[in-house]
Amino acid sequence: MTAAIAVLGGGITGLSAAWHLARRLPPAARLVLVEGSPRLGGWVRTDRRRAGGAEFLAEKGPRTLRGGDSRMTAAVLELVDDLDLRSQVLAAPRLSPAARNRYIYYGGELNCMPRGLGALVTGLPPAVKCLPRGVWRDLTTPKNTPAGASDESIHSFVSRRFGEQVDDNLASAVMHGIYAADTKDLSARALLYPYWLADRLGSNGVIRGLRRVARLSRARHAQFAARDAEEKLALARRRAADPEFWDALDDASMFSFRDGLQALTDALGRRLAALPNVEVVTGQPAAQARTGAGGNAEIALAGGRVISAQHVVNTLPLPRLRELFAAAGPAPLLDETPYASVAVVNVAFGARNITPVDGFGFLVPRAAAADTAALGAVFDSCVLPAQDGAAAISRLTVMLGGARLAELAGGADAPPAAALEDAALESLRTVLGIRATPIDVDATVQAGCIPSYTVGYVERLKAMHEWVGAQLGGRMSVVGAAYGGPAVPQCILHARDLAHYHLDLAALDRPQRVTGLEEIIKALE
Ligand SMILES: C=Cc1c2[nH]c(c1C)Cc1[nH]c(c(CCC(=O)O)c1C)Cc1[nH]c(c(C)c1CCC(=O)O)Cc1[nH]c(c(C)c1C=C)C2
Repeated sequence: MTAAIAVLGGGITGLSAAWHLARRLPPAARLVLVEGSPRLGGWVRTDRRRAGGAEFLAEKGPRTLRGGDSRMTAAVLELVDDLDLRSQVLAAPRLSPAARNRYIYYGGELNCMPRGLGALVTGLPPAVKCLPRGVWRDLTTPKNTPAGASDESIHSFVSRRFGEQVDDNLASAVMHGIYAADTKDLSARALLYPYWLADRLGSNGVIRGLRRVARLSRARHAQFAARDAEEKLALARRRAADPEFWDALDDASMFSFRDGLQALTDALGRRLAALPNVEVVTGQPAAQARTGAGGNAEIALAGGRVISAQHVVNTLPLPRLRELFAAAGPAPLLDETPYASVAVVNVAFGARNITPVDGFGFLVPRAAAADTAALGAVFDSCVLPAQDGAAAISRLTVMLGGARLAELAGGADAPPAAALEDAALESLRTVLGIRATPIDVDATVQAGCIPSYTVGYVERLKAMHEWVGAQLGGRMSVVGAAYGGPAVPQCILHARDLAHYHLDLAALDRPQRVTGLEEIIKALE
């Protein structure tokens, strides 16, 4: 029997797309979700570990979700509410040390990022001293936008307008913490779009140009007024049902769950499997996608089963998507997007407050890359202490990546666990002065976990829109970390938007010709 929708990929994007689609499909319409591995959840993974008489969590991928009043956060909270997970949410309030204190390791010390202009009076830490100079430079340097180039690296953009030190000390650190990649490779147009545009539009630098960008963005946003109003009303209804929860979340800088972020993907998997119109297939990778008899899409699984569907929502990472369409023509985004690998080393100590400072963690900028192997570390116990329950422990996660990961691997596919653990402990010694012996150290290499939005990304995304539109007779959409942002809330929002606004679920008998990339591209043009 032909399914209405086949969702490919059982990570956070596929699960949330399936959830929103299944609940909006006409009653008799079936949805099949296909995950190649035996486990749902993708990069979201929370392990439970025992050591030193304590039991504790070890997050192996993303661990917190951003609070605030954005559409992204609203989409996540809507899901939390749908799944009855409200009572499991743990939040870090805006005034908590984790929300207020973020550090950059520079000049052999931890530099706390300033929280406002007051820092100009109290004194800026060494890493940040370049920032006021950078602002002055932008305000006084005549327009120097490269003629004819439709993109440039973040390193080139930041250095050109604010000075190289701002990139070496600050921008490179922030991008390490999000993309685990070098600003010399990453696209300014894709990742710093308002600033990139301000530089193009303004005649006198980025800062002056930002006012014009804000005006443009307000005008652009006006077209979504009806959608915004509808969403605000829906949120107000949810708030009325449990005001205490929503009020508490208003004050959250970030949040997760008592049992870690995997509580979200576990709940999605459970609830989807219980829906009468949904079939969840695990452990059977999709091997080929083609157009079948009657024009519907066909997905051939590695085990031999063929799934026929009126529409395919493809959430697979780009290299997997290419395997599925091995014979299809070139698509630069598919063929040229590198993926960053991150070694996640979870370390637990048998005492509370092991770090010399309270905060979210530290990031290592390019300027300090020679001093330690890590890209950064998160002070997990400080971010969400309630996740530790009564256990008198400190959990930290050290992240290693980029060239240093390759060096540690010494030519092998991945470095040995012992080398990663040693490098992580070295980093904790060097940066935080922690010499205590941990009760537990556990290293995991997340190979190819974050797509790199490299220079030229937007042009490749546009070409991808054409390519996707040409596959399966217009019966495929794509959504996920490679398009429009890799953050968990971005993936959830884009999956929800596809189900909610872009696909016409009552008319799946005809090709939808919706690639899922339309709104993302418009926002970058
Ligand atoms: C496995 C390591 C990851 C690194 N980056 C990401 C992962 C999964 C993805 C990522 N991290 C952040 C964002 C932005 C989130 C947002 O804006 O909503 C994304 C897409 C920010 C972030 N960075 C770190 C943490 C704990 C967070 C919060 C979100 C999350 O839990 O992932 C720390 C950190 N992440 C990485 C490194 C090297 C690092 C260093 C301390 C790589």
